[in-house]
Amino acid sequence: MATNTQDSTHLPLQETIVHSNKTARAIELMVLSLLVFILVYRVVCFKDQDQYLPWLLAFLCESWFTFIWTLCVCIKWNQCITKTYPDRLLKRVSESEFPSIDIFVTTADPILEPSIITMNTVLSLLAIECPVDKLALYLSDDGCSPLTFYSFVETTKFAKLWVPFCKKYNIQVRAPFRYFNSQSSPLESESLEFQQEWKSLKKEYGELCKKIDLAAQRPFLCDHDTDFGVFCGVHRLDHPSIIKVISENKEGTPSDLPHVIYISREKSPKHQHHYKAGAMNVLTRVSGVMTNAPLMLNVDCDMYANNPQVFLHAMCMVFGFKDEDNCAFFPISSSFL
Ligand SMILES: O=c1ccn([C@@H]2O[C@H](COP(=O)(O)OP(=O)(O)O[C@H]3O[C@H](CO)[C@@H](O)[C@H](O)[C@H]3O)[C@@H](O)[C@H]2O)c(=O)[nH]1
Ligand SMILES: [Mn+2]
Repeated sequence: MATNTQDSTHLPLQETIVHSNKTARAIELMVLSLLVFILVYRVVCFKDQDQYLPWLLAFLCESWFTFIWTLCVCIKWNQCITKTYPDRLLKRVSESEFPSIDIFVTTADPILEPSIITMNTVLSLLAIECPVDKLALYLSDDGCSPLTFYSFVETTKFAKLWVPFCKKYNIQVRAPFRYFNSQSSPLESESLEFQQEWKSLKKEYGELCKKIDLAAQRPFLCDHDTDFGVFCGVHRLDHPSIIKVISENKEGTPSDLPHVIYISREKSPKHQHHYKAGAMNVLTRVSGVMTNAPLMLNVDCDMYANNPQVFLHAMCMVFGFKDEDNCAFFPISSSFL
């Protein structure tokens, strides 16, 4: 990646901060020496016992406990966190030099993995802080479900309102179900314009939820003349591949959405489909032909982004260190609530 300013090149993009835990380590060493002392005592006094069996059992239990306890101490021994600096990254790299990113969201069943959850993941990723012309979002549907396709089309329409709103008011949580849950009404201190847009967006999101709910309750009519024609009579485990471009940003207009693409890979009972790994293989192949971005981000359908700068943070982990060319896979930390 090329650099713009001299000074900023010297500042690291990420820093490992080590926690000093000397007291905790001293206590743990003390406990360990006591445990070892008990084990030595059990061995030395073994011959003096009238009843060998209880002594032997106690020795085995205490040995096992010491082993597990030592493993736990090893895990906690070195404690550190990695701090990332997106602002330094933005100073180093201009928007036009940003690498493009293909985002992969996988879903397998619109009932077990409710569509609205998957759609919130999609919305949070479409609204991410990153040059729009560098992004493409692929949804892999292993359920080959017209409901998922319908929800995705409707969500893309809603995203055309939601994404500009998030960017205009710098909203932090960009998954609407979380955003509207945490705030039941717009803040009174905000401008009138914000309050009006907030209310209208909340109403639109409610409509989207209603449409998806209603669609889930009734069977899809088979109509070959519509976009849903390809789903007529297909079985989720036996069908040809379906690829549909739902929204394309040909001009790379910053106010538009990234490319949005639906994929349901070909399946046949004769071949193993290899679950998520199989879906990822197809996603890399299809995206290789369509957008071929050097960076790929994979999220499960229920992993919405809770920080609009998540890509910038991730890039700080990927770039800016000596060995960057030899690294290919980075797990980004998840929080489970
Ligand atoms: O045939 C399948 C089965 C699953 N999935 C998707 O794979 C993801 C993960 O599947 P899930 O059943 O939710 O697994 P979890 O145990 O919740 O997920 C953890 O474990 C998985 C298997 O190790 C990893 O792939 C995930 O990233 C990790 O979060 C979901 O988005 C699914 O929709 C498919 O695309 N096709
Ligand atoms: Mn899961």
